[in-house]
Parts: sequence; C-alpha cells; structure tokens
Amino acid sequence: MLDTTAKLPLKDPDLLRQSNCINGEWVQADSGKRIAVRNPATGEVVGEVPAMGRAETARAIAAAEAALPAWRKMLAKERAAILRKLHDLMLANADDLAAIMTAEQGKPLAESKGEVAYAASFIEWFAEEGKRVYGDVIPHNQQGRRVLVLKEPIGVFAAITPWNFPAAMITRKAGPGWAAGCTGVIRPASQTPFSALALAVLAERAGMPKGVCNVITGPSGETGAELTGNPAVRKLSFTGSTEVGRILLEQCAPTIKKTSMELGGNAPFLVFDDADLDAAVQGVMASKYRNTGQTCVCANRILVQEGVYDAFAAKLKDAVSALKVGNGMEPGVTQGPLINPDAVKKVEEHIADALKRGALVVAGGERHEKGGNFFQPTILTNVPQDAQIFREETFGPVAPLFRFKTEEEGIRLANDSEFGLAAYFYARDVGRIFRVAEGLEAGIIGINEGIISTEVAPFGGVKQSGLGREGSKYGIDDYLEIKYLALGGI
Ligand SMILES: NC(=O)C1=CN([C@@H]2O[C@H](COP(=O)(O)OP(=O)(O)OC[C@H]3O[C@@H](n4cnc5c(N)ncnc54)[C@H](OP(=O)(O)O)[C@@H]3O)[C@@H](O)[C@H]2O)C=CC1
Ligand SMILES: O=C(O)CCCC(=O)O
Repeated sequence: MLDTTAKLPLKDPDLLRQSNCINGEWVQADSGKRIAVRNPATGEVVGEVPAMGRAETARAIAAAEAALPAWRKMLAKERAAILRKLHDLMLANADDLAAIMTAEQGKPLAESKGEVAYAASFIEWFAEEGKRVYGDVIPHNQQGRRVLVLKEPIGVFAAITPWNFPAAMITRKAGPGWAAGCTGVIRPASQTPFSALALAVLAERAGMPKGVCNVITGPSGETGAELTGNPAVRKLSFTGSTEVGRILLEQCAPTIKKTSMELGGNAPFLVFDDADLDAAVQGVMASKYRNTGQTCVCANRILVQEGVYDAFAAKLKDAVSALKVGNGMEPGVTQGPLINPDAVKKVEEHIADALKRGALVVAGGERHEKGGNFFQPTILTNVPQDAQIFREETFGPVAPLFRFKTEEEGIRLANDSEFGLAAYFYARDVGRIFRVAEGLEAGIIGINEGIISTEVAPFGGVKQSGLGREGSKYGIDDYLEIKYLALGGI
C-alpha cells in the first residue's frame, strides 16, 4: 500500500482508505491486484484501491443480504439517529473529505466543500423522510372487507456512481436506501473511490451495523456483472452515461430489478429578449462552468434570441474572463482540470467541429497553457445547429451560443434532443414563463435560475436521460415495495 500521508496531509489520515469495506471488514482483492488513482491536476498517484472481481462483489452482496433482516426491523427513528450522526460526522470532517475529493476529482476546494455539504444534506433529509413512510387504508367496495397498503424496504440495493460528484451521487442513492431499511453495496467510479471509502469509514463511526454499507472497487465489467446479475440485489441505482445505463438495464432484465437511471443530458439554456441579461449571464456561469462543465445538468446549448444575442455574448465574455484555471487546491481557482485526457480530446473535437461549420471563438478555444488536463474556459458564437455540440453532451468548459428568432423556434430547438434532464430559461413575461416551462421536455426546469440542485427537489430526467427521481419526498419511493393486505370476514 502506498504511503499517502506526505502527498495529502489530512487532519485525520485514517479517512483515506486503500482497502474496501465488506461486512465491516477492511479487505483487499483476492488476487491482490490494485488500481492506481491519479490526481487529474498533477497526474500523481493519490493512492491505490483493490481491484475486486465477481467473487468479492458476491461476498459484499451476501453481507448486505445477511445484514438486511436486523436493519429493516429497526425503528425508522433508530435508523434516523445513525444517519443523523453520519451527517454530523461528514460536516465535522468536511475539510478532509473536501481535500480527498479535490485530490481525486480535481474540482476546486470550495466546490468540494460545497459538495460535501450537499452530500450530507441527502443523509439528513432522508433520515427524516424515513420516519414518514406512510401506508394507506383504502375504503373497500364490499361490506366486511378492508384494504391496507404497507410500504416495505425493497431489499439489497446496488449503487454504481460516477466520478463527477464522488460523494453526493452516493448519498443521494444510499441515503434513501438506508433510511427505508435497505442495505447496500456501493461501487464508486474507478477515478474517485476515496470519497466513497471515507464515507464508509464515517458510516462505521456513526454506528452503522456491519454489512449495511459495503463499498467495493474494481473493474466495472466484473463488479457490474455481479451487481446486476445477482438475484439478491433487488434495486440498482446508476448515475453515468446513457450508453452504460442501457447496458445495465439489459443486464438487470433477467432478474427484473427495479432500476433508477440518472443518465446523460444536453441541457438547453434559453435567453429570451425580455430576460434580465445580467441575471442570465450569472445563471450560465453557475450552470455551465460548475465543476469545469462536468455535470449532467450543465448548460450544453445556449440558445439566445436574436435581439439580445450580441449584448449577451459580450457580457458573458466579461464574466468568463474572471475565471481562474488551476489546481483546485490553490486558493482562488474556479476551474479545475478535466477528469482525464479523453475528456480533453472530446472538448477539442466539439470545438473543432463547430469551427469547421462556421462558429467563432470569442474566449478560450484551446488547451490551457498549464498543460495536462487543463482547458481554457471557452465561448463559441454563431454555432450552427448541425454542429456535433448541439447533439452531444460536451462535459467540458465550452459555452456554445446558438441563435433563435421566435419563442416557438426556441422551444423547438431546445426539445430537439434525445435527452431531457435539465433545461433552463431566462424571461420576464409571465405568460411566456408558463408557455415555455410547459413546452420544454425535461425533468428539471430552471426558470431565471442556474442552479437547480437541492436535496428537497426531485432530480431526474425524461426521454433518454433516465428513469426515476432522486432527492425530495419522491426519492425514497424507489427503495420501497408496496404490499397490500386484503382483509375479509370483518
Ligand atoms: N449523468 C452523469 O452525471 C454523468 C454523465 N457522464 C457522461 O458520460 C461520459 C463518459 O463518462 P464516464 O465516466 O465514462 O461515464 P460512465 O457511464 O462510463 O461511468 C459511470 C460509472 O459507471 C461505471 N461503469 C462503466 N461501464 C460499466 C459497466 N459496463 N458496468 C458497470 N459499471 C460501469 C463506471 O466505472 P469506471 O469508473 O470503472 O469506468 C462509473 O462508475 C461523460 O463524458 C458524460 O458525457 C459521465 C459521468 C456522469
Ligand atoms: O452530474 C451529475 O451526475 C449529477 C448532477 C449533480 C447535481 O447537481 O446534483
């Protein structure tokens, strides 16, 4: 195991674990194989984690299955007390959790701290929601009979999570799962396993019984095949690309698992003639450049009505010039690196394609002089609708500005995508606000608002952006089964 203490000084070095948590034991892969995790800002190895295979994944599932009866039998109030403690521990250790996250993911330290608080908020929220899982009494249509509806934990869940939100995408899944009385196996992205393992350390300290929280790392094919194929897993929750979501859905089909899929987006961001342009610029900055453009709800297509197009582009250019690119550990940095060299190539490809079709570079447009995975915050104008960037999620710091004439055209362009996760628009006319909000095909609509993420709201998409909702009172439903009791002879 690598000595990580010098590279990443933490107040509590025990939070950085290079082993996996199965049934409360901290273990290595049977093969002894390990995966190196690199800091995307420096290329340095942050540490190593076990390369678990199918057998170890099956053991983690068996541990969750064994822990299930006692955990589901506990009072929701008792589970909530443990979850509340976990929430408090996350906040108490926020500096260390943020440092671990920035080291493995690259986002600026302030954003990492924000994510730790966001991640903890799901634990707190669902600790409370778990106490309010009510059933129903349905009035019968015959004398002497009654119908009672119970909601019960679905069983063992699996969570497969991405690298862009190494903590929050876990707690948004495991929080409702644990609160509902389910036990689980968490399989984080290979690029960002340390945040997940640190959460397992804190869950243990919070008093979570052995086997309730298992975290495994390893090749996605093998671990994924077991998590989707094992009949003991009754629920899979995935956040990641639509392409992988499709594969996982297929793999879950033989054992008919309940699935939640939070997949790719291609968010339109409409700026109408009547918008407050300064507010719209702020909204784009918050939505587009958050996490260096690497979120599934980042504005991907900025559609600007022709009357305000030039003024908006000029204001956006000013705002982008204030961004500071660098290692997220450095003070003042607002844009960290992209996750890996492939991500940089994809951004370059989208820009080159747009330029070939007549777009103009207003800001950035190239790799950053710092080299590595750093890229300049970019604005493109006059982007045509046949550009690749119109169809595909860029997942990088590129704001492409498209032009539209009428409200109808704006809505049509916004909906011209197979995806439908988030959509945003800025306008002031109240009639327009309703027409556009109702006309947009997306699960989340930001209206004069660039940040739509909060634990109190249902997060999820329509069309090929996924299935199900996470967060809010609805987020626990996917971890519950409905059972109805038909009572006769009364
Ligand atoms: N909706 C979202 O929030 C996200 C969307 N994306 C989109 O996807 C693109 C590619 O990013 P990428 O990281 O490759 O996303 P992926 O969908 O490939 O990865 C997401 C998670 O799924 C795992 N995974 C990948 N393949 C399998 C498999 N066959 N079985 C089980 N698990 C699997 C990954 O593991 P491992 O890390 O080992 O590969 C990771 O934990 C991005 O550019 C972006 O457009 C990406 C991340 C999040
Ligand atoms: O990009 C994602 O994978 C999820 C978006 C994070 C959020 O805003 O909740």
